[in-house]
Amino acid sequence: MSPERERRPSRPSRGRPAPRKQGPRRPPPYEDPARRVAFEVLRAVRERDAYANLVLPELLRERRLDGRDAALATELAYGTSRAQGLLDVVLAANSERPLDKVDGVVLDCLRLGAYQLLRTRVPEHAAVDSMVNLARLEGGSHVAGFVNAVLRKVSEKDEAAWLDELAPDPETDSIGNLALRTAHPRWVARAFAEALGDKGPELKAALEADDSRPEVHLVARPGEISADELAAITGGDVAPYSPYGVHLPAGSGDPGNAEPIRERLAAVQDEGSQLCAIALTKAPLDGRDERWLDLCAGPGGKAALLGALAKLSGGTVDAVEQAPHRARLVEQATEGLPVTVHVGDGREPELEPGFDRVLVDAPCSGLGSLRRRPEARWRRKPSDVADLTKLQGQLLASALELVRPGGVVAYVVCSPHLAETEGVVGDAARRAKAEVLDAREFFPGVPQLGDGPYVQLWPHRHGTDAMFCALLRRP
Ligand SMILES: C[S@@+](CC[C@H](N)C(=O)[O-])C[C@H]1O[C@@H](n2cnc3c(N)ncnc32)[C@H](O)[C@@H]1O
Repeated sequence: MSPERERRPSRPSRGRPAPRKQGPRRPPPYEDPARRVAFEVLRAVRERDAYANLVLPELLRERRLDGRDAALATELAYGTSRAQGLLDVVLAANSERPLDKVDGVVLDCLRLGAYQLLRTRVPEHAAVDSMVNLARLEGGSHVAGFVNAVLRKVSEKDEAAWLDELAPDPETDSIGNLALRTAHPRWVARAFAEALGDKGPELKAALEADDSRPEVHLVARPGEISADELAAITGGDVAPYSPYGVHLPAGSGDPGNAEPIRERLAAVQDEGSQLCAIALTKAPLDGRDERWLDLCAGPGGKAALLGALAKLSGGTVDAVEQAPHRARLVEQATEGLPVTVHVGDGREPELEPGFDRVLVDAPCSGLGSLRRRPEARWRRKPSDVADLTKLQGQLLASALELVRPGGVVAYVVCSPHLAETEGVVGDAARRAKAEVLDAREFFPGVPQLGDGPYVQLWPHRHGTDAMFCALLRRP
């Protein structure tokens, strides 16, 4: 169990106000760099829609935090972002002011404090006092009193007791109950339930796995370094399914510092992503097999894996990416490989058709990688899915025109949402009269793949992101 998910034993209910110190007192200067960094991450996410996993490493570098301070800042920033909806329910039950009337900076302090109280072993006085001090510095003494009062009330019970009191009745609303207990929006929990066909134990397992800190996965670039060598150098374990994968334990620090990554012999890539790219290369083809296309390539993880495999077999990869800055990332990721990067729209990429294999790793809701993007679950909206499915369908239709007759298209999304997965593929396959292959055959050794023909990976079953992969052959 990661420290972040360790629960403290129940506190006895005290129901008394915070003890007041005697005499005049001046706020001490705020000398808590880890909490300061966590607070700034939350503020950047809230105020400018920043990504926690991009802001945090920058701040850690800038403030020169490492070791225990960096670990605490990471746990508080990511854990609080991930649990935001759950924390807000508990805070709302203990605040006389509705949360939407609370100033954003004060709300960040409340959330950080509630996270420490409910989901870490940070002692109560440290959790409350640190946030009261921070609130005083950021908002003045009147808000410090408010933060103190709310957090003292929150501290009267532990997470389990608050959930028993506040979560919907599991008998009448099992999805709502599980959603709150695992800090997921209800619509995301419902999407998982629909994809799993289960509202009970398996949904619970899926949501719990999605509410924990994931292991970092690395990919060993084929032809440059083996997974065994990479595991030995990084201290990780060879992955169970991908022949190129290595797993690092959760909290192993910044993998970017590992030498094989600095030397571009390896990269960070979820094992599920590796398996989907590999599956595209394994589906059998009659005739030529040397021109591959990645239609949505940025930032280049799968393009680099496909490029390394193409180099070994004497093929080439064209990689299309609409966003110029992401196309530059693809160029960097594929340097030295037989990959040509094009900035363009995958729906009309102006490339000579007739590719042997095409990957459509379509832009998606990302509901399958919520573990790795702490704030994403609270930012995404159900309406995003409708906009995305239209684009996904158009990109898949384009791929089916760009591939040669007999060639194979892999449609991949990092989401289990049925509209983005089976819905998009069913429609596109029907329109193009494409043959749907049984993708399970090309995920050898991977258990629990259901009835096919599609593959849906899951964190609780496979330890990967919830990647979806369909393989289609053009007639
Ligand atoms: C899921 S990501 C691809 C991840 C990538 N395959 C990897 O493994 O690193 C989807 C990408 O598609 C790009 N994109 C969005 N709309 C596009 C379009 N119409 N044509 C091409 N690329 C597009 C996005 O900018 C984003 O970089």
